[in-house]
Amino acid sequence: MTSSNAASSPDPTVQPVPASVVQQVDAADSTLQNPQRAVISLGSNLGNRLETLQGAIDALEDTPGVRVKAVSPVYETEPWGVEPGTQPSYFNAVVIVKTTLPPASLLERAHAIEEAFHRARDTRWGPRTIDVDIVAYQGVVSDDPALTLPHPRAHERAFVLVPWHDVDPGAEVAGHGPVAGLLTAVGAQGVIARPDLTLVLPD
Ligand SMILES: Nc1ncnc2c1ncn2[C@@H]1O[C@H](COP(=O)(O)OP(=O)(O)OP(=O)(O)O)[C@@H](O)[C@H]1O
Ligand SMILES: Nc1nc2c(c(=O)[nH]1)N=C(CO)CN2
Repeated sequence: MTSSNAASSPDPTVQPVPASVVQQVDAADSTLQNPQRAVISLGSNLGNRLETLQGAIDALEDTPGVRVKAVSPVYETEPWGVEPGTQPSYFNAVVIVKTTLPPASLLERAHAIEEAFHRARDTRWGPRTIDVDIVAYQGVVSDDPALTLPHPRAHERAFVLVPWHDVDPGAEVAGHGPVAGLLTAVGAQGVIARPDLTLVLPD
């Protein structure tokens, strides 16, 4: 797209397109042609945790403009950020997607999936049927509170780093360094592999 100038146009109904709009449209066009790689963390500690994680993966795959490329093993994890013994354990996993959706639309879809699984939002870090967090979106760095990228606490959460490292051992958290090194620093206590349980990459 190029900006047009009403003064030089023979048609007086043609309005000039502001440069900022041209930039946004160009950025959207380029994303449409180049799917971006995003890392999504899934967690569940209420209800049928495995079924819900698989349901969220299937819902991501059913999203126009999203393709699930990799699904990590399942881990049973101690609830992070709350008093020990106050919540059921979580099942956690990480998926890699390729997407033509911009970050804000991917977050909207994440929230829609949480709603579809009746996730309650009453308490910070409260128990939930499903949590869908955007851990990283390509190399985007943003401090927008509505969508902070990379996720502001991913680098200190073993329940994110362990499955992320499984699906992408060379991954880096922008501003924090390689996932492998972060994992060494944080440790994997409270993150137990569940090889008896598997999540399926949709066809
Ligand atoms: N990278 C991100 N992924 C998901 N939500 C984000 C992100 N950055 C900011 N948010 C915002 O955080 C808000 C709260 O998200 P949510 O309820 O999932 O938090 P939480 O899972 O309880 O805690 P945490 O953010 O520590 O994982 C969301 O409404 C969303 O706008
Ligand atoms: N083990 C574990 N703990 C958590 C999790 C989670 O997914 N797994 N999610 C939280 C809020 O996002 C808070 N604490």
